[in-house]
Amino acid sequence: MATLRLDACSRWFGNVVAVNDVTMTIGPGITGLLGPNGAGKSTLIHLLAGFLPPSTGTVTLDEAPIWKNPEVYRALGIVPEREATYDHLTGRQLTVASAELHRLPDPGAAARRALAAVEMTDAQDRKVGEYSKGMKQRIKMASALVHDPAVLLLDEPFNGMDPRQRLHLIQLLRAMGDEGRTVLFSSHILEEVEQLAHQIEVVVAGRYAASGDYREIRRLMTDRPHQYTIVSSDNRALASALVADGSTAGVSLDGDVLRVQAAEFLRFAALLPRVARDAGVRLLQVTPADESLESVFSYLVEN
Ligand SMILES: Nc1ncnc2c1ncn2[C@@H]1O[C@H](COP(=O)(O)OP(=O)(O)OP(=O)(O)O)[C@@H](O)[C@H]1O
Repeated sequence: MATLRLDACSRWFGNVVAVNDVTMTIGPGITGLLGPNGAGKSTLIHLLAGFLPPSTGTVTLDEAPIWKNPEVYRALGIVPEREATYDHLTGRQLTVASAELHRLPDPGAAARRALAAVEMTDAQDRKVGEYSKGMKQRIKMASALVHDPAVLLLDEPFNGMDPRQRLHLIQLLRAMGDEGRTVLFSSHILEEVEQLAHQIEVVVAGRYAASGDYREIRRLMTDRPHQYTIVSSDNRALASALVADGSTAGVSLDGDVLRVQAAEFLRFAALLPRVARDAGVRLLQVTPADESLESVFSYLVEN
């Protein structure tokens, strides 16, 4: 089992503190590293990849320090954020070169396996410079997977991808997670993390902010009113009934929808159908407006 761990880890560049006293554990399966731009995600990935030493604290894989530890590097596959630069090589040449760097006994066979895993066999003889963004991402992944690492680290892998490419990458990463690899990917796009990762680690301004299942994190925030968007047969009547009932912290009409702030999540869920029935209003749609990472995120950033 491959478990990554940062322990009281900080990293600064001059007087910029990119990572500030972060402790986190990342085990097998898919984990999303979420944070706004400049939060320190790339620096965290570089620390875990062994590209950088921590200024203080420790970074380990299964308790072995990662920095300057070639034994550990063998277990790591890294998909960096920047685009592949060896545009004049073919996808296969690039993947074979990666296998050779790892001193694998049969670089050709290892490259074939990795190219098949990312479904790039058909395009392997084209030049990397001619690939689409999605293909470049996959060829970087083939290079990262060539030595069959237990850990895969990906820095903003979905950047610049169209929805089809994104879906393909999601499927690939799911397969990697199902195989029992420890997959960590960074993103500032909430949907991606929400779709792919059961486990999230949130960083804000270099600091650890939260971790866990995003819905659990949302539930922990019971002190914050939950918002709903409601469509009903008569929004105006429903708004008056809700205000009269006193079960909400705020009600507003917004075009065709009614926005409601419920003071208490469970109580409101139980009360709404009754209030609507008593007012003779039919509920057509009730959507929690903020049961998403977006709200977790803005909550964490605002506080
Ligand atoms: N090599 C470096 N030298 C100086 N400052 C750096 C260096 N690398 C990162 N930083 C700074 O550290 C902070 C965190 O940067 P980092 O790239 O880790 O964040 P990020 O969350 O990956 O952001 P983004 O999503 O924009 O890439 C930023 O203020 C950045 O300017």
